[in-house]
Amino acid sequence: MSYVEFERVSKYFGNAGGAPVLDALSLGVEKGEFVTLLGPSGCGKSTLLRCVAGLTEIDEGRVRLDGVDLTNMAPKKRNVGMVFQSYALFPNMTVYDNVAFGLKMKGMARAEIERTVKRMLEIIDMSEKSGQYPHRLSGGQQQRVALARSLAVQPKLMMMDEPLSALDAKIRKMLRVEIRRIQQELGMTTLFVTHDQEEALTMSDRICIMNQGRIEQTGTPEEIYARPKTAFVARFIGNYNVLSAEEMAVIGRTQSASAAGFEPEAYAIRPEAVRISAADDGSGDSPADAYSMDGTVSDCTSLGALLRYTVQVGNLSITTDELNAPASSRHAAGARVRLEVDRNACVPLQG
Ligand SMILES: Nc1ncnc2c1ncn2[C@@H]1O[C@H](COP(=O)(O)OP(=O)(O)OP(=O)(O)O)[C@@H](O)[C@H]1O
Repeated sequence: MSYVEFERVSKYFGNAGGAPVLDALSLGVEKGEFVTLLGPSGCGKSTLLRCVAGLTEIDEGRVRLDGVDLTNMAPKKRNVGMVFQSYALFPNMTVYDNVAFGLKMKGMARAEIERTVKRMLEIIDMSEKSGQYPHRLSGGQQQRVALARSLAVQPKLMMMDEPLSALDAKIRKMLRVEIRRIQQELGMTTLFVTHDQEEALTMSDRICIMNQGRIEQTGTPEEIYARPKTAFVARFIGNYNVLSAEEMAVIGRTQSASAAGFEPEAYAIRPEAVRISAADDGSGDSPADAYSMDGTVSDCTSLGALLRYTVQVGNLSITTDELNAPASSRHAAGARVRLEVDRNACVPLQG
């Protein structure tokens, strides 16, 4: 049994017979693991965390933590910590008192509180701000204090609901690294919610892609990124081109050649796996292990380090990325181009 165990958890809000917000969701999280729930707005990520914390009751199924059934336990007794998007610090308390708050509530001896708070402030690198009030701190600093306050009581499970969303991009990236460092240093089992794929890919041991109250795929960041199983995951996790089996026929793939062990409903092709060249550059035939197709550039956008082309191939619209190049060597809108993609770069999808 896993350290955290979701067993067919369902939640229905409001109208009976309506679609469940959590739909018989099962998931195991191991001790010390950093697991991210990633999915579009409204797919049930926050609801799942709230069910663990006891802020929302579940309708069916069970949640266990370290072998203990939390399902009907009072929220206070669950021994879980939670950090939200809004920092929710006590405005009339100093940083020190904010972090000490939960320890005082637990009745911890004063000397031990001091020791613990000091250590927490060191961990979040805020020792010198101990006497400050929250309004004197930046958003990133406030969020670090919120994290320290939750960690201080040593919860068995740490849950974070979009903790970085309210911060600007630079601070967000710094805090990603910091949260991951602290989590690893303390071996803290963590459930993290985000709808930002980059955040999920850079921070997690494992990512669960959620869709309409279910988990569509779980895997390491590498697995999710390189081997999406469904069209939903392929579209959500990157800018994959998703081509149906019929569309693959247009670019030359025959139906019989499936090596996936199942007959794929569609294929995912990463934009950087598609090579683009001028249609008439005379470079000859494509290699046998690649598909090739001719098309017309409909758009070329600079993404900084990358150029993103949209190319029309018949009715298909294919996206390709290549390293940015001087304007003179770009393929302009309207240009005829040849696209090439290696066969093994076409990831078969189950649905
Ligand atoms: N208390 C509630 N009463 C009724 N419906 C609710 C309640 N809480 C959440 N919902 C609905 O449940 C669905 C899932 O909400 P939830 O907040 O879990 O999604 P989310 O994946 O965290 O989305 P976001 O990324 O936007 O926060 C939404 O359709 C939401 O409107």
